[in-house]
Amino acid sequence: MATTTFTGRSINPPPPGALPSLPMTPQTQTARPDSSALPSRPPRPIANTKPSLSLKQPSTTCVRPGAGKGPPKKHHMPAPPQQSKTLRKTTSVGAFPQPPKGPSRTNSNGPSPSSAAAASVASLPDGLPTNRRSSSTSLSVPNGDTTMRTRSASAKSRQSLLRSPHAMSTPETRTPSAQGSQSQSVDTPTNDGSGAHDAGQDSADKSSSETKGNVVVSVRVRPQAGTADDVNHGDWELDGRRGAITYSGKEGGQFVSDNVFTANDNNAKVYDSAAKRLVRRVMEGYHGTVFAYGMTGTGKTFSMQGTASSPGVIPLAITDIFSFIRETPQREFLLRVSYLEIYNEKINDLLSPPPPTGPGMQAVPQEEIKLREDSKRGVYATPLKEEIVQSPNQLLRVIARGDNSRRVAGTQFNARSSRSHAVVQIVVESRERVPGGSSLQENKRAATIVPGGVLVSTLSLIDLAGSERAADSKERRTEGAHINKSLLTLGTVIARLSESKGKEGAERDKHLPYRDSKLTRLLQPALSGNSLVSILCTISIGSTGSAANVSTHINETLNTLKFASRAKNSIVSHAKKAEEANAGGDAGSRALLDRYRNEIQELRKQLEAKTKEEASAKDAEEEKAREAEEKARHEEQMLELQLARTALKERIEHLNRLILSSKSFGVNNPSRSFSGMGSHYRNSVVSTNEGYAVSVRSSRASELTLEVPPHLNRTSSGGSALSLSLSSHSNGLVGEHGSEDNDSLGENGDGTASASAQIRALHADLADKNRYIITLEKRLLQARRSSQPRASILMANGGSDDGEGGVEAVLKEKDEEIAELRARLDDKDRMLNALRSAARKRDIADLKVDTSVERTRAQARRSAGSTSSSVYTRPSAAAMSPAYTLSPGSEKRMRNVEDATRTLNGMITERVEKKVSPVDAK
Ligand SMILES: Nc1ncnc2c1ncn2[C@@H]1O[C@H](COP(=O)(O)OP(=O)(O)OP(=O)(O)O)[C@@H](O)[C@H]1O
Repeated sequence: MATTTFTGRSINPPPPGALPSLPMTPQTQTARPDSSALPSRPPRPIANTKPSLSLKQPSTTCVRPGAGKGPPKKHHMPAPPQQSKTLRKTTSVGAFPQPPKGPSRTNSNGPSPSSAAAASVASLPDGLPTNRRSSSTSLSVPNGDTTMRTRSASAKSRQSLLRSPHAMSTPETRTPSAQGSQSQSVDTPTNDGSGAHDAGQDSADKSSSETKGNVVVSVRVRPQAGTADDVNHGDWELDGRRGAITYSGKEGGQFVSDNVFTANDNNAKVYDSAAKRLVRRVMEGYHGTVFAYGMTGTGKTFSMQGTASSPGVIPLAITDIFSFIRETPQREFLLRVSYLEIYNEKINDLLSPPPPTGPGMQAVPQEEIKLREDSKRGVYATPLKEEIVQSPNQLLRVIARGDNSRRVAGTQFNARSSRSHAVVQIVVESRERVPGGSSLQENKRAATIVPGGVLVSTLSLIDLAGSERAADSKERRTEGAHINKSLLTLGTVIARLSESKGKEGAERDKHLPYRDSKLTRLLQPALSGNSLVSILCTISIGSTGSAANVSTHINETLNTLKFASRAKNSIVSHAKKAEEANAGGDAGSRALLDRYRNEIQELRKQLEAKTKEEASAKDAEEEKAREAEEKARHEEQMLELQLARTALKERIEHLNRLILSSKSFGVNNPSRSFSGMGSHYRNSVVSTNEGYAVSVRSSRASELTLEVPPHLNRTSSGGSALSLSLSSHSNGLVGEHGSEDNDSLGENGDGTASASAQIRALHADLADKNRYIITLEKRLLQARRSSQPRASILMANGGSDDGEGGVEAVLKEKDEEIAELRARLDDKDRMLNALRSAARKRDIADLKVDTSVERTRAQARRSAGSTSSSVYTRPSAAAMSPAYTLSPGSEKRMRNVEDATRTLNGMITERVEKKVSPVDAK
């Protein structure tokens, strides 16, 4: 059999519509329970309007049901044109669940029987289901006076198929419900094993069931206050089991739909039977639209929103959406929601209402929300706020927020009548976590997700405003006019859909007045076949008041039932999985899932780069810290060196003083030798027993002056004094064979230096030595400084960067420095030797002085009266030798000098080695 497909809008999302607010209890009903989870409406004033109930029908003729009532009468609803043989063959029967027959069906809450299945109850209005006459799937149409409907053999076989136990599943179990029994009738089989199609179903079945179950029409009867028995209300008879409503009054007939919910059926039952399957299909990638249609006060909002104790279609769908996500770990989902209303033919964003204006406050003009259409998105409202939601509660809160902004007002029939059509749109994006991945473990391990393959489907949940004929207030009348106009257009579209069955896509849409109202424009994708559709028609079959009111009420109810029948017979759905065509991972993809994935990857890259930057900054910091530590250590060592240098210097000074004092033979008479010296020198000079004072100048070309002790001068005849001057050479040392009588007469011209000259000489000598020491220390420090950084660099580089050449260069340099330092030490040694030699020479000179004094004394004795005393006794050679001539005291002094020199040498050598050794070690 052929099916009519609509190719023009295959990927379009379903249309938006107007959404519900919580229904208010009518004046005679108990108050609607408030719900924390559900939105609450602000109180509305009850308008003093007179009821006007008739729902204008767009059609002008209809076939009056004739079951048991004789031949159907021609009514004013238009009879759809005769269908071509290929048109809508698969629509009606597939869409209407087949009623199970026989005793096995025990649960009245089970799936509603199909009007097509039950030939005996097929009392459809004339002119509505003409298409059903064709082939096995069509509903039979009342035919003339006697034949109400016909059924082909294939319809019988399908009926028997639908009588399976699966089809009998009850909605109360909240498992596959009445719709679940039709699961195989969804047009497009799923290819991912997500449950759309039973494997093993033969291709013939697939073909015949392509569009079955995509359109479900249900009728819900609102309970009447104070009426216990809702089954029999005067001329009305309800058969929930068969899904039949029979009116036996004027213009009566039997109306059969997929589901009939009586007053005993609660919202859960309604959801299970009318919407649950559709919601699950939306999660699998199909567009879905659920809308409630009916006269004012009949329970549209109650059915869509429900109450806290009896949640309606919207909260139950939300719960199901998240259950599905939980049950589908192999896919990842992203949900976003928008909420709009059409009020007086103007679209308002309920999630972004205009800021309140008050006295003195300037109204902020809001950008007008317009309807646009493109090939990818179909018809959509823009600009419209969309919120991403991650939990059922969050989604409910968002919707409750929108409900608070929705227009409601009191009417005679409903204290909280919805004055606008409200449309909740939940966009579901989903994608396989790991394409081809089979196990959950695998999925968990796989961190990367390839772009693309995103399914983007939309669930539209629409609470239409109720029709009303007249109102007292102008505002209500204006609202009513707009509401009625849009509902009239909807009815017209539904009626004409059947007329354009032979046409497809744009050609068909051309003949349909979708653009006559915003509501039909928004519903266009759903009505034209791109969406699964569930229509819940609400009626109230009890009425009170005047006869006119009762009559109007009945007319409205009949019109609603006719609308249900036409909708069921006219809408053909060829909904396909809506894969985002542009979901190739590019930034322009409409699928947020892709865009977010890209963003996540981009951010991950940035994060990695930042982490690297941080690591290198940390390394640099550590390097700095190491350097600072090194510097601190170096400073510490410098301080140590300084201290050591000071100690060394003091020691050297002390030893210098020691040397000077030990060689001063004339210090026995301190008053003579140091009379002119400062206290420092007086104190520091060590006096020997002999009390000689010696002034030594060891600088270049310095002069070493040995001053004859005063007591010698005193003893010498004629007060003559002996002054011995030793000249040193370029090395500043006193040569062993230096001239003894050169320039040695002294400043006083008597062979003795003046005290100030001695002091100057001492100062100069001391300064020379200090300079030498300082130079020596500087060299040591320089050697250390230059060696440390290089050594540390070598160490930091693990000695590998510069290779052995660098180390060798450093070692060579150090060797040179050591050699230089050793040379200097040798200089020092030589200097000390020279000093020692000078000291020896002084001793010799002292000895000579002693000898001449003796001679002088002997001459004096001879001249004093001895006989021919001209005999000169030459002192023996032994007596002239230094060993001989040095007194024991002199020897001791010499040893002291040598000891001091050794100590000094040892200290210097030790310091030098200490300073050199760390460098060597490095
Ligand atoms: N099946 C039901 N069971 C109990 N109460 C119901 C039922 N249907 C409707 N009601 C009550 O009837 C009143 C009107 O219902 P509701 O507001 O849902 O009507 P409506 O069709 O949305 O009206 P309108 O088109 O004016 O907005 C509410 O107080 C609601 O609680």
